Amino acid sequence: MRQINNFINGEFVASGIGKRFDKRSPVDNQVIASIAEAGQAEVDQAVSAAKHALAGEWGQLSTNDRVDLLYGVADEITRRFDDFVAAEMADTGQPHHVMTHAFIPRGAANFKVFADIIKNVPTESFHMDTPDGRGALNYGVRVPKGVIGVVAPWNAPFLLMTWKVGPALACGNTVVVKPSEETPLTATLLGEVMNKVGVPKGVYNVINGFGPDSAGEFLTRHKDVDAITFTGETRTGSTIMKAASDGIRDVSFEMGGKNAGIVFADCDLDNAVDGIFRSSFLNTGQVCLGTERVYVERPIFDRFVTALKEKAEGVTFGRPTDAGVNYGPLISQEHREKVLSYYAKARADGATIVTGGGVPDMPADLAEGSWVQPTIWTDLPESSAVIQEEIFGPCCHIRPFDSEEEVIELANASDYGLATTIWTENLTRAHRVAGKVDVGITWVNSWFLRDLRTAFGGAKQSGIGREGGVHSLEFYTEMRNVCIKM
Ligand SMILES: NC(=O)c1ccc[n+]([C@@H]2O[C@H](COP(=O)([O-])OP(=O)(O)OC[C@H]3O[C@@H](n4cnc5c(N)ncnc54)[C@H](O)[C@@H]3O)[C@@H](O)[C@H]2O)c1
Ligand SMILES: O=C/C=C/C=C(\O)C(=O)O
Repeated sequence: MRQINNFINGEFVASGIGKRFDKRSPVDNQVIASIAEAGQAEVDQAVSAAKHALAGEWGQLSTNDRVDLLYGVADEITRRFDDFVAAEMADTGQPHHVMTHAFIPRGAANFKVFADIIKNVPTESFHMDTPDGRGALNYGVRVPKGVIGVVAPWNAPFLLMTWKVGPALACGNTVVVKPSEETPLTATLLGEVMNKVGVPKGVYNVINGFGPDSAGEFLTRHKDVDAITFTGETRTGSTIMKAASDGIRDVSFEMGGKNAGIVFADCDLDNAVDGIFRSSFLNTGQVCLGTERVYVERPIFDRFVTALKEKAEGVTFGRPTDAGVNYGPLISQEHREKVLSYYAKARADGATIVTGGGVPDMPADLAEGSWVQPTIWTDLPESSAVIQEEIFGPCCHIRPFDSEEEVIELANASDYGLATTIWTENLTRAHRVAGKVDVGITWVNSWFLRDLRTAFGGAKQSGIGREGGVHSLEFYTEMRNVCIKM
């Protein structure tokens, strides 16, 4: 049984409150690790270590030396690639291919891309005229914000945690990371990497535990945390925002979505079906950018539904490393109950169940896992909770539409505004529609194609702020101005 401890000031630390919690495999619900729960004392120690590191060696490093260390972290992650793949498969139960091709490679990338940006990004300078004719020079200086609280989710734990830690460290901050209680393993492994590479103690810290009245809340309420970056459910973001306001801390929130896929009749149908299949069922539908609402132009509606049904029914369930497995379980029994409750709501609201809607028959050794069938519905009213609320599972509803104006209205009728995909061979129309959908990210004839230099974040209830490229610097640094009279 793996014993997972907190990582504070370069040391693995047990729970000061003597509490540990079990990590269960999503595949068969067996306990695979025992996790030390950080109490207030451990959170205080972690924040204090992060604060002292700022004043110590880390804070004195030149940008180039800091960047060299981050490149070292990326290289060590790559060297231990298989360890990170194994840890994340144990945590999430997701297939090997999903780890090796979608999620784990982003760990090293999230450090490299921001190491490169911080080395090359300009600041600003202005010359101003003055009445005496001698003028003045203004110049901007970026400085680290300080101790960053990182609160991460369970659906792509390593990708999403390093998506925050990479830029935070590149900008000279220190971090205290609170991974999800569901997926603690890769954040702990990264602690080993930090020590191996020689990142000064206290720069990277990990506290394990839960949200309310546990490590998450202790971190987001801590007076010495200078900013909070959070990825998770919208309602959790609302709670954290209240905590952050006690002490006035900046926040960056990447939250829920109820993303629309818009499929026009002139699309490349095979590409559109493949793209919607991936965006609805990758990671068992547990991707914030995924598609749970599909709108298909009427002339191809029946063909599209038939083709997506065939792909959904062709998945192979099983353990992450079993040959041919391309479909895993949900993260936990609790989340499975949530997803199944929406499967029941769909039936109650009169959905036509095109495929799925229940629990697959699994072999005895997997029967206790958090498995659900990939599911497709049609014929629901837009007012159904299935259409309005984030399910975060392997399911989507498909509805026909007859005009561009109609589908834009349908797509925008959501409290969320994270992502949209548009499938059409008419790029003039793609540009036009992309300009009218109220989301942070729109993909055309593609999905989850990520250039890490671009602005990433959600509108409406899907987020606050943008990260990615220089946008991350706006959150992870303070820009100061110096004015020199000539
Ligand atoms: N927009 C994005 O980029 C993005 C990316 C991934 C996931 N998500 C969203 O995340 C959600 C799934 O992740 P989840 O179930 O882990 O989300 P969650 O909100 O339940 O938990 C996220 C993290 O917040 C912590 N937390 C919970 N309550 C807290 C509190 N009161 N104070 C401090 N910390 C607290 C949890 O322990 C966990 O570490 C989905 O809604 C998904 O859409 C969004
Ligand atoms: O589940 C949501 C995945 C979000 C992905 C990113 O934040 C990213 O690609 O940077």
